[in-house]
Amino acid sequence: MARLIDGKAIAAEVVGKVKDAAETLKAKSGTVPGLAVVIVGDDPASHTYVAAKGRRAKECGFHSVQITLSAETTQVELEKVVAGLNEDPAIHGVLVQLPLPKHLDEFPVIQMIRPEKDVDGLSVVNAGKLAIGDFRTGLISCTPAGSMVLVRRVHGDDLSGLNAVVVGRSNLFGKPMGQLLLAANATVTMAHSRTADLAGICRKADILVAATGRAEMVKGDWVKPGATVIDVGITRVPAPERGEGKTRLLGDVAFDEAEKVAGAITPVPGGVGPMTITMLMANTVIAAYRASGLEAPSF
Ligand SMILES: Nc1nc(=O)c2c([nH]1)NC[C@@H]1CN(c3ccc(C(=O)N[C@@H](CCC(=O)O)C(=O)O)cc3)C=[N+]21
Repeated sequence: MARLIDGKAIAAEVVGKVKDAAETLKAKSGTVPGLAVVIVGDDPASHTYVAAKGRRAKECGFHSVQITLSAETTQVELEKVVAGLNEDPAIHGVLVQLPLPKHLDEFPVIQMIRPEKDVDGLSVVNAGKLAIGDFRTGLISCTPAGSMVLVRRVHGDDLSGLNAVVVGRSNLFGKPMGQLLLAANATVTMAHSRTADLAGICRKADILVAATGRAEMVKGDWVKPGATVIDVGITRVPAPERGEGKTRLLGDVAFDEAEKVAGAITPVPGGVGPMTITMLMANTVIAAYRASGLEAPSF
Protein backbone atom coordinates (compact mmCIF):
# COMPACT_ATOMS: atom_id res chain seq x y z
CA MET A 1 0.00 0.00 0.00
CA ALA A 2 1.23 3.49 -0.85
CA ARG A 3 2.38 5.91 1.81
CA LEU A 4 -0.14 8.73 2.25
CA ILE A 5 1.25 12.21 1.69
CA ASP A 6 -0.45 14.18 4.45
CA GLY A 7 -1.04 17.59 2.89
CA LYS A 8 -2.89 18.81 5.94
CA ALA A 9 0.02 18.09 8.29
CA ILE A 10 2.62 19.46 5.86
CA ALA A 11 0.50 22.58 5.33
CA ALA A 12 0.37 23.10 9.11
CA GLU A 13 4.19 22.92 9.27
CA VAL A 14 4.56 25.46 6.46
CA VAL A 15 1.99 27.75 8.10
CA GLY A 16 4.17 27.67 11.23
CA LYS A 17 7.17 28.80 9.17
CA VAL A 18 5.13 31.55 7.51
CA LYS A 19 3.97 32.80 10.89
CA ASP A 20 7.57 32.87 12.17
CA ALA A 21 8.68 34.71 9.04
CA ALA A 22 5.91 37.29 9.54
CA GLU A 23 7.02 37.86 13.13
CA THR A 24 10.65 38.27 12.10
CA LEU A 25 9.64 40.74 9.40
CA LYS A 26 7.61 42.79 11.87
CA ALA A 27 10.52 42.87 14.31
CA LYS A 28 12.99 43.90 11.61
CA SER A 29 11.01 46.47 9.67
CA GLY A 30 7.65 47.04 11.37
CA THR A 31 5.88 45.61 8.31
CA VAL A 32 2.81 43.42 8.79
CA PRO A 33 2.07 41.34 5.64
CA GLY A 34 -1.24 42.42 4.09
CA LEU A 35 -3.43 40.19 1.91
CA ALA A 36 -6.52 41.40 0.05
CA VAL A 37 -8.94 38.89 -1.46
CA VAL A 38 -11.53 40.20 -3.90
CA ILE A 39 -14.63 38.13 -4.49
CA VAL A 40 -17.37 38.99 -6.97
CA GLY A 41 -20.85 37.45 -6.74
CA ASP A 42 -22.31 34.89 -4.39
CA ASP A 43 -21.09 31.45 -5.48
CA PRO A 44 -21.19 29.50 -2.18
CA ALA A 45 -18.11 27.34 -2.92
CA SER A 46 -16.04 30.46 -3.72
CA HIS A 47 -17.20 32.11 -0.49
CA THR A 48 -16.14 29.02 1.48
CA TYR A 49 -12.63 29.13 -0.04
CA VAL A 50 -12.28 32.88 0.48
CA ALA A 51 -13.36 32.58 4.12
CA ALA A 52 -10.73 29.85 4.60
CA LYS A 53 -8.07 32.16 3.09
CA GLY A 54 -9.06 34.96 5.49
CA ARG A 55 -8.89 32.63 8.51
CA ARG A 56 -5.46 31.34 7.50
CA ALA A 57 -4.17 34.88 6.93
CA LYS A 58 -5.22 35.94 10.45
CA GLU A 59 -3.66 32.77 11.86
CA CYS A 60 -0.38 33.82 10.21
CA GLY A 61 -0.60 37.25 11.85
CA PHE A 62 -1.39 39.08 8.61
CA HIS A 63 -3.49 42.12 7.95
CA SER A 64 -6.35 40.48 6.03
CA VAL A 65 -8.94 42.26 3.92
CA GLN A 66 -11.86 40.72 2.07
CA ILE A 67 -13.61 42.82 -0.55
CA THR A 68 -16.98 41.43 -1.52
CA LEU A 69 -18.55 42.87 -4.65
CA SER A 70 -22.05 42.19 -5.91
CA ALA A 71 -22.68 39.87 -8.87
CA GLU A 72 -23.69 42.98 -10.86
CA THR A 73 -20.29 44.68 -10.50
CA THR A 74 -19.04 46.09 -13.80
CA GLN A 75 -15.61 45.55 -15.33
CA VAL A 76 -14.70 49.19 -14.65
CA GLU A 77 -15.78 48.99 -11.00
CA LEU A 78 -13.76 45.81 -10.43
CA GLU A 79 -10.69 47.29 -12.09
CA LYS A 80 -11.01 50.40 -9.88
CA VAL A 81 -10.95 48.20 -6.79
CA VAL A 82 -7.82 46.38 -7.99
CA ALA A 83 -6.17 49.70 -8.90
CA GLY A 84 -6.80 50.92 -5.34
CA LEU A 85 -5.21 47.78 -3.86
CA ASN A 86 -2.21 48.20 -6.19
CA GLU A 87 -1.63 51.63 -4.60
CA ASP A 88 -2.32 50.60 -0.98
CA PRO A 89 1.00 50.32 0.91
CA ALA A 90 -0.58 48.11 3.62
CA ILE A 91 -1.42 45.44 1.02
CA HIS A 92 1.38 43.17 -0.27
CA GLY A 93 -0.76 40.49 -1.89
CA VAL A 94 -3.87 40.85 -4.10
CA LEU A 95 -5.95 37.87 -5.14
CA VAL A 96 -9.07 38.03 -7.29
CA GLN A 97 -11.04 34.85 -6.67
CA LEU A 98 -11.79 32.95 -9.88
CA PRO A 99 -13.98 32.24 -11.72
CA LEU A 100 -15.54 35.69 -12.12
CA PRO A 101 -19.22 36.04 -13.11
CA LYS A 102 -19.65 35.48 -16.85
CA HIS A 103 -20.12 39.14 -17.82
CA LEU A 104 -16.62 40.00 -16.52
CA ASP A 105 -13.33 39.46 -18.38
CA GLU A 106 -10.75 37.81 -16.11
CA PHE A 107 -7.67 38.37 -18.19
CA PRO A 108 -7.29 42.18 -17.95
CA VAL A 109 -8.12 42.07 -14.23
CA ILE A 110 -5.40 39.50 -13.47
CA GLN A 111 -2.89 41.31 -15.69
CA MET A 112 -3.40 44.67 -14.02
CA ILE A 113 -2.41 43.37 -10.56
CA ARG A 114 1.11 44.66 -9.92
CA PRO A 115 3.41 41.65 -10.43
CA GLU A 116 5.00 42.25 -6.99
CA LYS A 117 1.52 41.83 -5.44
CA ASP A 118 0.32 39.01 -7.72
CA VAL A 119 0.38 36.30 -5.02
CA ASP A 120 -1.52 33.93 -7.33
CA GLY A 121 1.42 34.11 -9.76
CA LEU A 122 -0.99 34.33 -12.69
CA SER A 123 0.26 37.47 -14.44
CA VAL A 124 2.31 37.11 -17.63
CA VAL A 125 5.24 38.71 -15.80
CA ASN A 126 5.27 36.03 -13.10
CA ALA A 127 4.61 33.23 -15.61
CA GLY A 128 7.61 34.52 -17.61
CA LYS A 129 9.84 34.78 -14.55
CA LEU A 130 9.03 31.18 -13.70
CA ALA A 131 9.78 30.10 -17.28
CA ILE A 132 13.26 31.67 -17.15
CA GLY A 133 13.91 30.52 -13.58
CA ASP A 134 13.81 33.93 -11.86
CA PHE A 135 12.76 32.64 -8.45
CA ARG A 136 14.34 35.64 -6.76
CA THR A 137 11.82 38.27 -7.93
CA GLY A 138 8.93 36.17 -9.27
CA LEU A 139 5.89 34.75 -7.46
CA ILE A 140 4.79 31.19 -8.20
CA SER A 141 1.19 30.10 -8.59
CA CYS A 142 0.01 28.56 -5.30
CA THR A 143 -1.25 25.11 -6.34
CA PRO A 144 1.88 24.12 -8.30
CA ALA A 145 4.10 25.62 -5.58
CA GLY A 146 2.23 23.57 -2.96
CA SER A 147 2.38 20.43 -5.09
CA MET A 148 6.16 20.85 -5.37
CA VAL A 149 6.48 21.05 -1.59
CA LEU A 150 4.76 17.64 -1.45
CA VAL A 151 6.98 16.20 -4.21
CA ARG A 152 10.09 17.42 -2.34
CA ARG A 153 8.93 15.69 0.85
CA VAL A 154 9.15 12.38 -1.02
CA HIS A 155 12.11 12.90 -3.37
CA GLY A 156 14.15 15.78 -1.96
CA ASP A 157 15.10 18.90 -3.91
CA ASP A 158 16.86 17.19 -6.82
CA LEU A 159 14.70 15.17 -9.21
CA SER A 160 17.60 14.23 -11.53
CA GLY A 161 16.91 11.05 -13.48
CA LEU A 162 13.21 10.95 -12.60
CA ASN A 163 10.43 11.01 -15.18
CA ALA A 164 7.60 13.37 -14.28
CA VAL A 165 4.32 13.36 -16.18
CA VAL A 166 1.84 16.22 -15.76
CA VAL A 167 -1.63 15.45 -17.11
CA GLY A 168 -3.31 18.78 -17.87
CA ARG A 169 -1.84 21.90 -19.47
CA SER A 170 -3.69 24.85 -17.97
CA ASN A 171 -2.03 28.20 -17.32
CA LEU A 172 -3.33 27.94 -13.75
CA PHE A 173 -1.66 24.63 -12.96
CA GLY A 174 -0.24 22.29 -15.61
CA LYS A 175 2.16 24.69 -17.31
CA PRO A 176 3.69 26.17 -14.12
CA MET A 177 3.88 22.67 -12.56
CA GLY A 178 5.84 21.44 -15.58
CA GLN A 179 8.24 24.39 -15.23
CA LEU A 180 8.83 23.70 -11.53
CA LEU A 181 9.53 20.01 -12.10
CA LEU A 182 11.91 20.91 -14.92
CA ALA A 183 13.72 23.45 -12.72
CA ALA A 184 14.21 20.63 -10.18
CA ASN A 185 15.91 18.53 -12.92
CA ALA A 186 13.06 16.10 -13.64
CA THR A 187 12.48 14.93 -17.20
CA VAL A 188 9.04 16.34 -17.85
CA THR A 189 6.24 15.18 -20.13
CA MET A 190 3.21 17.44 -20.49
CA ALA A 191 0.26 15.20 -21.35
CA HIS A 192 -3.31 16.29 -22.03
CA SER A 193 -6.66 15.33 -23.55
CA ARG A 194 -5.18 15.00 -27.05
CA THR A 195 -2.22 12.84 -25.99
CA ALA A 196 -1.98 9.42 -27.68
CA ASP A 197 -1.71 6.45 -25.29
CA LEU A 198 -2.19 8.55 -22.17
CA ALA A 199 -2.21 5.42 -19.96
CA GLY A 200 1.12 4.25 -21.42
CA ILE A 201 2.71 7.69 -20.93
CA CYS A 202 1.49 7.83 -17.33
CA ARG A 203 2.91 4.35 -16.64
CA LYS A 204 6.40 5.73 -17.36
CA ALA A 205 6.08 8.36 -14.63
CA ASP A 206 8.10 8.20 -11.43
CA ILE A 207 6.13 11.30 -10.46
CA LEU A 208 2.59 11.43 -11.83
CA VAL A 209 0.67 14.69 -11.43
CA ALA A 210 -3.02 14.55 -12.32
CA ALA A 211 -4.84 17.80 -13.10
CA THR A 212 -7.32 16.67 -15.73
CA GLY A 213 -10.46 18.19 -14.23
CA ARG A 214 -12.20 14.82 -14.64
CA ALA A 215 -12.99 12.89 -11.49
CA GLU A 216 -11.13 9.56 -11.15
CA MET A 217 -9.90 9.63 -14.75
CA VAL A 218 -6.44 8.28 -13.87
CA LYS A 219 -6.85 4.57 -13.16
CA GLY A 220 -4.74 2.28 -10.97
CA ASP A 221 -3.18 0.54 -13.96
CA TRP A 222 -1.92 3.92 -15.29
CA VAL A 223 0.38 4.12 -12.27
CA LYS A 224 3.94 2.72 -12.32
CA PRO A 225 4.55 0.54 -9.26
CA GLY A 226 6.20 2.65 -6.56
CA ALA A 227 5.47 5.99 -8.29
CA THR A 228 4.59 9.20 -6.46
CA VAL A 229 1.07 10.35 -7.35
CA ILE A 230 -0.02 13.96 -6.84
CA ASP A 231 -3.76 14.44 -7.29
CA VAL A 232 -4.77 18.04 -8.00
CA GLY A 233 -8.43 17.37 -8.82
CA ILE A 234 -11.38 18.31 -6.65
CA THR A 235 -14.86 17.43 -7.86
CA ARG A 236 -17.77 17.59 -5.46
CA VAL A 237 -20.26 14.77 -6.05
CA PRO A 238 -23.50 13.75 -4.29
CA ALA A 239 -22.99 11.17 -1.55
CA PRO A 240 -26.47 9.90 -0.60
CA GLU A 241 -24.82 7.10 1.45
CA ARG A 242 -23.73 9.85 3.86
CA GLY A 243 -27.27 11.14 4.21
CA GLU A 244 -29.70 13.22 2.19
CA GLY A 245 -28.13 16.19 0.40
CA LYS A 246 -24.58 15.20 1.49
CA THR A 247 -21.61 15.43 -0.85
CA ARG A 248 -18.02 14.24 -0.98
CA LEU A 249 -14.89 15.21 -2.90
CA LEU A 250 -13.25 13.14 -5.62
CA GLY A 251 -9.79 13.60 -7.06
CA ASP A 252 -8.67 13.10 -10.65
CA VAL A 253 -7.13 9.77 -9.62
CA ALA A 254 -9.10 6.59 -8.85
CA PHE A 255 -7.63 6.56 -5.36
CA ASP A 256 -8.64 3.07 -4.18
CA GLU A 257 -6.96 1.47 -7.21
CA ALA A 258 -3.94 3.78 -7.33
CA GLU A 259 -2.98 3.46 -3.66
CA LYS A 260 -2.43 -0.28 -4.19
CA VAL A 261 0.24 0.46 -6.85
CA ALA A 262 1.82 3.82 -5.95
CA GLY A 263 4.72 4.32 -3.57
CA ALA A 264 3.26 7.56 -2.21
CA ILE A 265 -0.03 9.31 -2.97
CA THR A 266 -1.93 12.45 -1.96
CA PRO A 267 -5.50 11.96 -0.72
CA VAL A 268 -8.45 14.16 -1.71
CA PRO A 269 -9.35 15.97 0.47
CA GLY A 270 -6.29 16.55 2.65
CA GLY A 271 -3.62 16.53 -0.06
CA VAL A 272 -2.92 19.36 -2.47
CA GLY A 273 -5.92 21.51 -1.39
CA PRO A 274 -4.57 22.58 2.01
CA MET A 275 -1.20 23.34 0.41
CA THR A 276 -2.77 25.79 -2.05
CA ILE A 277 -4.02 28.12 0.69
CA THR A 278 -0.76 27.73 2.59
CA MET A 279 1.35 28.80 -0.39
CA LEU A 280 -0.86 31.86 -0.77
CA MET A 281 0.25 32.83 2.74
CA ALA A 282 3.87 32.00 1.85
CA ASN A 283 3.67 34.22 -1.25
CA THR A 284 2.16 37.06 0.78
CA VAL A 285 4.97 37.03 3.34
CA ILE A 286 7.54 36.78 0.51
CA ALA A 287 5.95 39.82 -1.19
CA ALA A 288 6.01 41.73 2.12
CA TYR A 289 9.73 40.97 2.67
CA ARG A 290 10.56 42.19 -0.83
CA ALA A 291 8.45 45.35 -0.37
CA SER A 292 10.51 46.06 2.75
CA GLY A 293 13.78 45.62 0.85
CA LEU A 294 14.63 42.40 2.69
CA GLU A 295 15.60 39.04 1.25
CA ALA A 296 12.58 36.77 1.42
CA PRO A 297 12.68 33.29 2.97
CA SER A 298 11.72 30.27 0.87
CA PHE A 299 9.19 27.63 1.89
N1 LIG B 1 -7.61 33.38 -7.84
C1 LIG B 1 -7.82 32.16 -7.39
N2 LIG B 1 -6.81 31.51 -6.75
C2 LIG B 1 -7.01 30.26 -6.25
O1 LIG B 1 -6.08 29.65 -5.66
C3 LIG B 1 -8.29 29.65 -6.41
C4 LIG B 1 -9.29 30.38 -7.08
N3 LIG B 1 -9.02 31.61 -7.56
N4 LIG B 1 -10.52 29.83 -7.27
C5 LIG B 1 -10.87 28.53 -6.76
C6 LIG B 1 -9.67 27.63 -6.60
C7 LIG B 1 -9.88 26.46 -5.68
N5 LIG B 1 -8.90 26.58 -4.62
C8 LIG B 1 -8.80 25.71 -3.54
C9 LIG B 1 -8.09 26.00 -2.41
C10 LIG B 1 -8.07 25.14 -1.32
C11 LIG B 1 -8.78 23.96 -1.32
C12 LIG B 1 -8.81 23.08 -0.13
O2 LIG B 1 -8.32 23.42 0.93
N6 LIG B 1 -9.43 21.90 -0.21
C13 LIG B 1 -9.60 20.97 0.89
C14 LIG B 1 -11.05 20.54 1.04
C15 LIG B 1 -12.00 21.66 1.14
C16 LIG B 1 -13.45 21.18 1.12
O3 LIG B 1 -13.79 20.29 1.91
O4 LIG B 1 -14.21 21.71 0.29
C17 LIG B 1 -8.80 19.72 0.62
O5 LIG B 1 -8.55 19.39 -0.55
O6 LIG B 1 -8.46 19.04 1.59
C18 LIG B 1 -9.49 23.64 -2.46
C19 LIG B 1 -9.48 24.50 -3.55
C20 LIG B 1 -8.20 27.74 -4.81
N7 LIG B 1 -8.58 28.38 -5.94
